[in-house]
Amino acid sequence: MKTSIATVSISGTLSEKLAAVAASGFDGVEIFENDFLTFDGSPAEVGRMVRDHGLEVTLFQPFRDFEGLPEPHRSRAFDRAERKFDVMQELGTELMLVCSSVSPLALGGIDRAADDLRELGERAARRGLRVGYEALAWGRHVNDHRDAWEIVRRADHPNIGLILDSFHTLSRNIDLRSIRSIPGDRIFIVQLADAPRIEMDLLYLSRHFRNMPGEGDLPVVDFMQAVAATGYDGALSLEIFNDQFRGGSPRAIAEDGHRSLVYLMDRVRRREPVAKGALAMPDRVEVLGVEFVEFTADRAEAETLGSLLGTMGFHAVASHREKSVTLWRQGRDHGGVNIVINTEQQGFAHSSYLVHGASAYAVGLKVPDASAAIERSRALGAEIFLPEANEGEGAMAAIRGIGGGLIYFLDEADDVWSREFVWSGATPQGASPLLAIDHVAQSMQAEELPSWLLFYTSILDADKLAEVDIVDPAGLIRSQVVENASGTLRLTLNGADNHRTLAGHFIAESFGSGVQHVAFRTDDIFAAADHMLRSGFRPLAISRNYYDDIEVRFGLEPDFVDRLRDESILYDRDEDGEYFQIYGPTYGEGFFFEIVERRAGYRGYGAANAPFRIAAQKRSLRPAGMPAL
Ligand SMILES: O=C(O)c1ccc(O)c(O)c1
Ligand SMILES: [Mg+2]
Repeated sequence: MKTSIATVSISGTLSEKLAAVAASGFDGVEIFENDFLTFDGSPAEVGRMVRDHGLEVTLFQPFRDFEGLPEPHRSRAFDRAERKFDVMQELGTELMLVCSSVSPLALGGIDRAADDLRELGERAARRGLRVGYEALAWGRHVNDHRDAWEIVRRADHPNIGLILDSFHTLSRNIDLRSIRSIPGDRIFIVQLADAPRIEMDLLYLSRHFRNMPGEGDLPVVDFMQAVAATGYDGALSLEIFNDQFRGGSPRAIAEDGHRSLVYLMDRVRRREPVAKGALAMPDRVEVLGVEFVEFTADRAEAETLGSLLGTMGFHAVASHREKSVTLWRQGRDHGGVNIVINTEQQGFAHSSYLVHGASAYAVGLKVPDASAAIERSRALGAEIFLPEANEGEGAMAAIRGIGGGLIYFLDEADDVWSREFVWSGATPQGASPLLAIDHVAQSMQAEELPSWLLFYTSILDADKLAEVDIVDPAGLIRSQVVENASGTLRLTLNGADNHRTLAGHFIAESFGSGVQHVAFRTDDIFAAADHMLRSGFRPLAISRNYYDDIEVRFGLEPDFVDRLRDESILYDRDEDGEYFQIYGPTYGEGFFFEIVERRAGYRGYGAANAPFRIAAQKRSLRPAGMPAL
């Protein structure tokens, strides 16, 4: 599989773009004409720059408003084409994209367009060049790849072929079976892009909101499966017009792009055996559970955190054999709830502390095969974090995740707690209110959201749900869930638009994205609340107005609502069941714990309650007399 990306997809100067594209593992670039026109150097210099980066020019594009013109416009269009052929020869590329005309002067007719392309093919052939024809979804006469293919077929010239672009085909819901019958060698290049499913003018959607395959809602895998069935084995080229990407980091966007192509072909390969050149890699990683969340803290903060954990039924049960690391646990010996506090003065945890302050910098996922998990992560371009040499046999490997934090993979069969920890001996007595880690919530800048969604869903066997907008008094939070079918992995990703929201404040004050809350699951919220209250837990106080509202909204019994109010429990319901939530006090710059109960298959996360809990948290974060965040 040859990978390519259009220069229009990323930000920066041409040389910054090329450096980012090359460093991210692409084989080639489409030179988008504007990137060349704005560059202060000759086409030959651009060609040399591309090749110096170890890349090839896969396509020169776009050439617009060519076909179907009456004279004298027709002759002028051919003159224009000849000038661009000069540029291409100097640049060192042999393929040009002609997109279907949007000109009001253009006349319709398949044969007229075919005749024009045949003549263009003749002229291209004289110079050893080729031309691909692409139907824009908003083309004046041609806006469907089936018509574009019919034109190419009738042009009947070896130097004229078809260009397919997933956006144009999928945004118009064109039947993908029509691709399977096209001979693969008549497709000159395939452009790939995804997009969100939003009702919008297609030109506007295409020019501003395209995103990487897997980041949007279009069935790009189905599209690519149909392409693979034709035997096509040319370049797969990303062409992503996206305002946020244009303002983003060239390297980060290019890396996401490369990951999206590798993952796309991994999915296609599993469905369509003829798919050529896809990288073989282990299956998406099945997550059996969140085995632990690890905090980094200094001694004093570790004490505060420990007391908070104590009020929720945790006990310090073990210490690491060599490091200043404590395991806090409740529940069964194997499969209880584990929180680790790391107060090492050196190593990664400490560096993380120096950057972010006290924070949940690592999450441990239990998986059937940790080395397969690392292998898949590596194939998808994740940064691998290998244990230091002195950590010995069996030390866990991790990958770098959001905000530079770690995601450890733990073999199902491995008991890290016996192997690496010294147990205090005294098994805590009494009931433990919490059963498991229900979900882990990570906050980030809104523009990072698509990138991390792709990261998680490509590596882990989990899928994203639809985006939910959560109203914070200071702005919008874009919230999106990544979860697996069995519910053993639930992540909520919250993208903040500005730093005055609770999530935005957290990111700004802790110098980067990270885990902002951890939710524990109980099977009896009222018993858990009583237990915790007796241990000194101080739940987040929720406004009385909220309880008046849910009483009528859900038709709840007044006695039941009184009980919820007395214990500061939030309530939600969906078609399946009920949900109960208690929030703890905020810690540090807005980190918090949550306790939830899911009754009868409730699958959500209480999004309807988020504005009330955010308002309450902001009240509690704000010292008396201080202005609102
Ligand atoms: O938006 C456009 O004009 C445009 C140009 C070239 C393409 O390949 C394309 O898909 C869109
Ligand atoms: Mg295109």
